Amino acid sequence: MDIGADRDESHSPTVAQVGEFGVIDRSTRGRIQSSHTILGPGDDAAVVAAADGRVVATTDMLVEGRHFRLDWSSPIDVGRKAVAQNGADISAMGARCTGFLVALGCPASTSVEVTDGLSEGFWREAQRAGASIIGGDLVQSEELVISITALGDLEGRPPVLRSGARPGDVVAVFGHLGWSAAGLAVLEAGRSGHAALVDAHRVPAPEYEQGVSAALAGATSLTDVSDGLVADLGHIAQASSVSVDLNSDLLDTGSEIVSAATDLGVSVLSWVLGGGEDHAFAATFPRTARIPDGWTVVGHVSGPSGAPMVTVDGEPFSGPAGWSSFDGSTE
Ligand SMILES: Nc1ncnc2c1ncn2[C@@H]1O[C@H](COP(=O)(O)OP(=O)(O)O)[C@@H](O)[C@H]1O
Ligand SMILES: Cc1ncc(C[n+]2csc(CCOP(=O)(O)OP(=O)(O)O)c2C)c(N)n1
Ligand SMILES: [Mg+2]
Ligand SMILES: [Mg+2]
Ligand SMILES: [Mg+2]
Repeated sequence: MDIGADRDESHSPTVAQVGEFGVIDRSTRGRIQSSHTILGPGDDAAVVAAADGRVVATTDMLVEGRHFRLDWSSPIDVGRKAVAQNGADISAMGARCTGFLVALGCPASTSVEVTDGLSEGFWREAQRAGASIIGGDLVQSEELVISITALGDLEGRPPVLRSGARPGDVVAVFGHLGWSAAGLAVLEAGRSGHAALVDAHRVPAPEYEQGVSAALAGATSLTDVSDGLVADLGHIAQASSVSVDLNSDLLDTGSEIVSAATDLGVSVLSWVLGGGEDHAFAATFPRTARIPDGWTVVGHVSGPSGAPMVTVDGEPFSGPAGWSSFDGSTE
């Protein structure tokens, strides 16, 4: 689909002018469904193969101003992020994505350039995850809101839960940590440069395959990092009734994030430990497991001496643990 056709927004029609079915047609015409889809968009519901007999399902939404800004991210970026955030949750169960449903609310005055860009982003990321957009909904609303439902297949494996971590396990992570928070800080400060971090903020790039790799390697618990490493490991600690201790020397910060931290006068560890939206993966593995390639061991699991908690170098983490939806900022 040529989303460049109506590039000049002033010449693009609005969603109201094209109409509900016009917008839906623009987002579905010419798209090729993945092999998981038995029946794609167009009827009252889609039909997806569930070879496993069980379906993994999750949903997450993005709200303009709260989760993204269109002066900071393109519609394609936002579409990709919306799908990535959901696909990462499917991977974090040890499953493979089989389909995505996209529900969109937008003002009548929204340019179809925006809805076309979003659709392109939805599709690009769904294909990266090995699946496609199988259906959705489109309604008028006061602000741009995107709600995505992702489906997945466990391919015969047990789901990898948050509740399976055991004392003696090691904690390992895959993917950049803190990059998205650093990129957001760069945008908020109105700075230029730090392109890799800003890109990571605009479009998280979960390696969907890693959820399956962790499951096959015997991960005892697994999550994606959406709120922040300490916050998300906190969910594992709670669910598993264990404590998790991170070794800050083992957390790979990387030169990009160190230079942004110096530039903005921020502590690198506050981003690495408390930054959300990376959609990296964190897992626990038995000490004897062969940790999959590309994963880094960053800590270990112990029995809780008091309440389950996450510590850093043996101490309770003093910084913000991560994002929380109703306090306006971080936990
Ligand atoms: N409104 C809701 N009704 C039922 N379950 C919900 C609701 N909101 C969140 N949950 C469930 O709470 C759990 C935690 O949600 P969340 O923190 O959003 O997870 P994630 O960070 O993986 O997206 C998930 O299992 C989710 O399905
Ligand atoms: C404009 C803007 N402000 C702030 C943020 C920061 N931010 C928004 S949501 C979020 C964390 C994750 O969001 P949530 O809705 O909790 O997703 P989930 O954990 O359900 O995947 C962060 C760090 C942002 N992405 N964009
Ligand atoms: Mg969620
Ligand atoms: Mg998650
Ligand atoms: Mg959250």
